[in-house]
Amino acid sequence: MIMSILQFGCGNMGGAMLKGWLAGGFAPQSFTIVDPYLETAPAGVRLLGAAPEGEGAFEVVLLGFKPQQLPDAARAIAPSIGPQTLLLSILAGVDIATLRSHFPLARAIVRVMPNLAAALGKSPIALVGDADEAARAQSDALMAPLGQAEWLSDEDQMDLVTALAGSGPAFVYRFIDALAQGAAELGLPRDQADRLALSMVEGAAMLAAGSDHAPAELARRVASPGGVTQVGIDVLDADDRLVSLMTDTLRGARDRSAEMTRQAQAKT
Ligand SMILES: NC(=O)C1=CN([C@@H]2O[C@H](COP(=O)(O)OP(=O)(O)OC[C@H]3O[C@@H](n4cnc5c(N)ncnc54)[C@H](OP(=O)(O)O)[C@@H]3O)[C@@H](O)[C@H]2O)C=CC1
Ligand SMILES: O=C(O)[C@@H]1CCC=N1
Repeated sequence: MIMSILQFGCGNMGGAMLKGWLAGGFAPQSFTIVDPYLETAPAGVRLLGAAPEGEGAFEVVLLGFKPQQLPDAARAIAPSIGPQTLLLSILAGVDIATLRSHFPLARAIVRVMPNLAAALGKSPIALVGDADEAARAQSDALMAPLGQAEWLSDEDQMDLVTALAGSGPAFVYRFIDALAQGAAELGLPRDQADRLALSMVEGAAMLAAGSDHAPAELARRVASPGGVTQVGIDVLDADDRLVSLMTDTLRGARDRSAEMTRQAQAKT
């Protein structure tokens, strides 16, 4: 699949996607990266400090900078977007109507919500778009090397999905850190607690990903009746503590995404 892909912003998330695409066999020559911060790009990838001029529209344009940078960036990006362009946006809290108002010519606009595991081809990827069948198929093909793509039936779900799939790694990292902090509090050397907590989560996630059983059932299988694990699970379950904490965490992040959406709408 040879395409001209123009990517604006190659920081944490854009960089992870580029890594995933190159690892997945996409030709480096397909990519033009625009990023004022980046000093080098992977071999074969064209790197520009500002939007290309006089090159016309690209087949695929990816917006990968911070949502707040859109109003200033839009004018320079617009000439690269034409009636043949599939516009992909990973900007959290910027809806399709807002993107359409900045880029009215785009053939199709698809919001993409990945996470940093795209670099390993292990990201959940939520998609929602103003896109016909062909644009959806093209988006699916582009996402295939990055992880598991799922189309949302309603754009309103994007705020919650951003919290779950996009922000989610941060919550898991905090969980790992909290486990290690707890173990250190109870007497283990901190560096050893860090190593054990991380390798435990890595193995548990791999087992769950390869299992036919749901995570709740897998937890039941670890807990021997009258044994050690059940006492810990009872602490997590008391007053629905863990579920309440996760629900509040997602609610807060979801509501911030919705607030950012309103702020971006106000700046069109
Ligand atoms: N980080 C994550 O895990 C996830 C992030 N996202 C989304 O990804 C986007 C990027 O986030 P993240 O990678 O963390 O941010 P970063 O700040 O790491 O990367 C953004 C990059 O874009 C550059 N940039 C700024 N303005 C422009 C421009 N006009 N044209 C081209 N490049 C530009 C920035 O340069 P400079 O530093 O000079 O401004 C920076 O290098 C956000 O919209 C976020 O909502 C989505 C899912 C997960
Ligand atoms: O924190 C953020 O706004 C972005 C969206 C998901 C992950 N990072």
